[in-house]
Amino acid sequence: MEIFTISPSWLITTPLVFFMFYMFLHTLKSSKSSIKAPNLPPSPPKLPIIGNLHQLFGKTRHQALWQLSKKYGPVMLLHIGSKPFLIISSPAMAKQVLKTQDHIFCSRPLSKSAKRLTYNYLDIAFSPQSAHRREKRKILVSEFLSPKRARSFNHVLVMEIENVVRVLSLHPLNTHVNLSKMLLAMVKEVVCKVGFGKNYIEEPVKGISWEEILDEAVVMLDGSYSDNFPWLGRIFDMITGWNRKLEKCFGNLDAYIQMILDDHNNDAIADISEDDKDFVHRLIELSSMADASSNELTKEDVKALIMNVFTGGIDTTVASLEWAMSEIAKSPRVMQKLQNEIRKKAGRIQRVDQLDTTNMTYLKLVVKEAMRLHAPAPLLIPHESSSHCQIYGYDVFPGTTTVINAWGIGIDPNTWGANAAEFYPERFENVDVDSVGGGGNFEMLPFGGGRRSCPAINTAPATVELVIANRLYWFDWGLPDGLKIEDLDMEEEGSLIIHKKLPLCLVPIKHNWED
Ligand code: HEM
Repeated sequence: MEIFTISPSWLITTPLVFFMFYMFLHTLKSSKSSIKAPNLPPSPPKLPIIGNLHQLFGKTRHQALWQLSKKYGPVMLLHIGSKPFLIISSPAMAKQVLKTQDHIFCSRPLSKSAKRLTYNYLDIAFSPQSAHRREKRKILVSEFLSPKRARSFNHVLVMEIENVVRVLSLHPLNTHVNLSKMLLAMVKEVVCKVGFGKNYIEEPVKGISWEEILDEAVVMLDGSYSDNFPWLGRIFDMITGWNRKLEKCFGNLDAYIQMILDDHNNDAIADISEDDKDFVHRLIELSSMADASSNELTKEDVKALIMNVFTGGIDTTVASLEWAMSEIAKSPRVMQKLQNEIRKKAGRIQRVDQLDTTNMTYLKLVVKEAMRLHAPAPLLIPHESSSHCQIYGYDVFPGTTTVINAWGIGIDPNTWGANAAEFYPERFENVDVDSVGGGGNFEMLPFGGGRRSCPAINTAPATVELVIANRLYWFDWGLPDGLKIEDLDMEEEGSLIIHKKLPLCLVPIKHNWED
């Protein structure tokens, strides 16, 4: 048998097979090139396993991200472990995320701590977007941030300011006070009294103070290793005791909130007049209105809403006040001009409740300017994309954690000019200040923007203004002995909310009207 003879049929079929194989490869290649590779945003080089994590060490996160954005642009893609993070660092790009495509970016990323501390995503701030969440946001606005509640808020605030003015008036001459501590105590007192009827701060639960519980909860809400590193992170969380810490933190927070609820459940709510009902009374009332609809408020919903008032309302307001007073103390020119306005417009008054800040325009500029330079939540609360979209021509895929660098946007010389880093309230002089940073404007975003913007956006600035006006009406403020203005420390500390690292200590000098 002639094995190696070539038959005529082979002569025909072999080139045919080669031709078909060539055509197959060609089709494969051209169909591959027709599936366009995604156009991803620029990314700094990353390391195996940790991704870009190492580039965030050393500075606060908002500062590190701002530095990176100078090199990689206003839309940047980072990876922390396996998780993609879209970093937004310009007003135009923030507008894309918070307005133009807000419907895509209005969710929040899931995290182990948010799940636990919000009673399985039942709160407003840290839970993904849902119809039920939106209903609860409406309840917070109508029951805690309404004009009616604002009046009672104002009433309690004025009483607390009066207390502080009395304490400061008796303060030994030429000695400083820890203003940061005083502001924190005052804001807590007011929020507790308005929200929960009395100050629960002094009542430790399981031997732990409310302050410790809250501080721990805010740190925990920042996330855990396993949020970004599914396998290694889980082991790390176990070894470092993070899981146990979270359970303990939740147990303490829940016990605290339960104590508030128990107190209120003992009240005969039906017998309390509408004006005397606090926020928790109203939540209990709403939850008892048995409703077959899905918008029914469960006991867990009520607890999660109380948790939001604690975590959302106190630290942010204190940080705003602390930074504003620090900037004023650092600028004698601004302090003098502001005091002139407040004292001239208020005239001689005897009581704190007589101080009306409505027409104090420079005061508004000062508060705005302080919030521009010191957005209390410098990276807002992370958003998350729910579907594929494009930002600035770059592809963004669903499930991308989206971080808006509100701090960087607020200090950017491209927007604010060469003196962007300077505390200069006059920059807002010919601007409609109410619209700046008001959610529709993206050049400063202390309250975020879009559907997930802060619901206290219209009420919180008035609180800050009233407290500052009173501090400056009744007192002149000096620096502690030996401290020069340039030595006043402005270092930042914190995670979600940024405070002054060192407390603000100033010397109160009661204003003498006879001068
Ligand atoms: C000066 C004071 C305040 C500042 C600077 C501030 C700032 C912010 C910021 C930056 C956000 C995130 C926005 C975003 O992710 O786009 C936020 C959300 C929120 N804030 Fe405030 N806040 C303040 C006061 C308050 C107060 C008094 C409350 C009342 C309880 C409050 C409740 C909330 C809630 C519930 C959210 C979540 C909104 C949502 O996800 O739909 N905040 N706030």
